[in-house]
Amino acid sequence: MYVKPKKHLGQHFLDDQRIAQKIADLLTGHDGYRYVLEIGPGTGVLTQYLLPKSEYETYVVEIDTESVTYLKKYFLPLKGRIFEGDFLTMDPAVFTFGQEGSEPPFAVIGNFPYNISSQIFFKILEIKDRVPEVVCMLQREVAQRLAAPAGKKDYGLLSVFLQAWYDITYEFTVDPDVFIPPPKVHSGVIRLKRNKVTELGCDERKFTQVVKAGFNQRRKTLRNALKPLGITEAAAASHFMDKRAEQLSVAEFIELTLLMSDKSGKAPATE
Ligand SMILES: C[S@@+](CC[C@H](N)C(=O)[O-])C[C@H]1O[C@@H](n2cnc3c(N)ncnc32)[C@H](O)[C@@H]1O
Repeated sequence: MYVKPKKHLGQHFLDDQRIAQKIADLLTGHDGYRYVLEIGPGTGVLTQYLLPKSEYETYVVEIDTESVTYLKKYFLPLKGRIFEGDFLTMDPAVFTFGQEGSEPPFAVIGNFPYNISSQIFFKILEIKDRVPEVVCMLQREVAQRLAAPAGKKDYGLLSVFLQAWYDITYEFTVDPDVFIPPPKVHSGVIRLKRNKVTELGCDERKFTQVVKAGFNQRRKTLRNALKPLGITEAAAASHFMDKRAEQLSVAEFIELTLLMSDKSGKAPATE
């Protein structure tokens, strides 16, 4: 049986066993989880290295019916462990892993469909307290962006949102010619480990607004980019106003959010 790669599902099948094993081995497997969810297993090149691990039980979520048929035929240990459908629209409450009535933590792994990798991360952020670790391959530029520190030109909106909750490391680059069919771009593998932060220390909705507005007009100073939100006097008097969003670390965005939430309208005392 052969699964025909479908472009609209971002199907580029990895055809290098050594790289597949290297990606699978990046999961530490001992970080407070017993379950691993692979997003987009396709024909199971990563799955084959996950299933034998004793540290965790592997489940998969796959949208492509043809791949699901293939997995059911050739990966018998996956019986009862395949979520068929679109990860993006699935209610995370279905990920009970046989523990009905509970929502256990789980790690995420996958060679993500590149066209929806950002959406996958926004979805993971919704359940970040259940996901202590993520290992994934995605377009190299996106992988680099997510791991980029403040001040780098590829540091962006999703870098801030993810780095608020995860420590991110760029692991290695993968050439296009190890895929069938080869994608037009290089790929990058990253690992995310949940940090110890349980609360940002500022209003999270406001934080989201401030970061979004800042990066919406990333070439402008924050004084201009944040105008649509209404800049408080406290924020206006701060040193952040002459900076651009890409220059602010997560901690500085939190500080700025607190200033932008200041209802007193007074500028902070200066020395
Ligand atoms: C880049 S391929 C990787 C396949 C395989 N893991 C490999 O490395 O060869 C992406 C996989 O994600 C699946 N996929 C695409 N969109 C999806 C979605 N919304 N939910 C779940 N799986 C999806 C595709 O069908 C495909 O199998």
